[in-house]
Amino acid sequence: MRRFLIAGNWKMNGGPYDAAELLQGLKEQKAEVDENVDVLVCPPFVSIGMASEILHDTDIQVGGQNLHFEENGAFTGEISGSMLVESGCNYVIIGHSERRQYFGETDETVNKRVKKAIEHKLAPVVCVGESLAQRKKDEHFDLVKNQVKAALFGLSEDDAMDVVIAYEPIWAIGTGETASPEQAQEMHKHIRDVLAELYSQDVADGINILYGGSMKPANAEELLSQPDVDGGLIGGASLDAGSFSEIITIAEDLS
Ligand SMILES: O=C[C@H](O)COP(=O)(O)O
Repeated sequence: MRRFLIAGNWKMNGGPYDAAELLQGLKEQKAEVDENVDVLVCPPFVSIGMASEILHDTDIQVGGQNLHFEENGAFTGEISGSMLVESGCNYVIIGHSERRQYFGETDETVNKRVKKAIEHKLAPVVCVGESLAQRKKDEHFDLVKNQVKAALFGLSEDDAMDVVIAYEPIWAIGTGETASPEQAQEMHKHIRDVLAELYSQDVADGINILYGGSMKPANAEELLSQPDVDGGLIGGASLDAGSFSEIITIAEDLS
């Protein structure tokens, strides 16, 4: 029996009004989800409260798209772990390639945020992945290995069990281009091997490794059928209640 996590990353889309409409649609289609599939939506910060309220009587969980590694203080524009918890989150995305690319996120700050998330019992969804140039230079396996090791640096085996890894080939994000199922499987297996080397095979087997990069209803089945693909981190298709529900149903059928 497989266990999947289907996570929607709304990115900078969906203020409270649009979020309410989208979530009502999702709730109508998928308020109840099979027990072997976890479902998560990560709206922008301003819509998290609304999402928690609308989804409180469903099987759909809520997460943040980032958190700061300090507890509180003079950090204009930042959000803390306790604020996310208070708003109803139990997951948080960390180190998305867009944060690394546009907002100066580094392996070191990713690691600090991961530790802070765990302190707050928020499951960190740690994003890793290579650019097209890095893949063409055949650097992708080493790069992803280093990103995983740096993100989990200093984490105990127990803490590592709460982590989710999302492999996002940057060249497949929002481009409509998708890694082939074979490319996804190859990298997911590599990540699992890195986790086994860092901890143990049991820990590695217990960590969900999600694929992110233009996952949609048309390609979800072949991606989720790969033995080491344990779910999806879905951008564009999570903004449509019908498409996101379809992907959840595909995961339910495969679980
Ligand atoms: O966080 C989600 C990923 O960046 C994938 O986004 P996408 O499904 O729009 O390609």
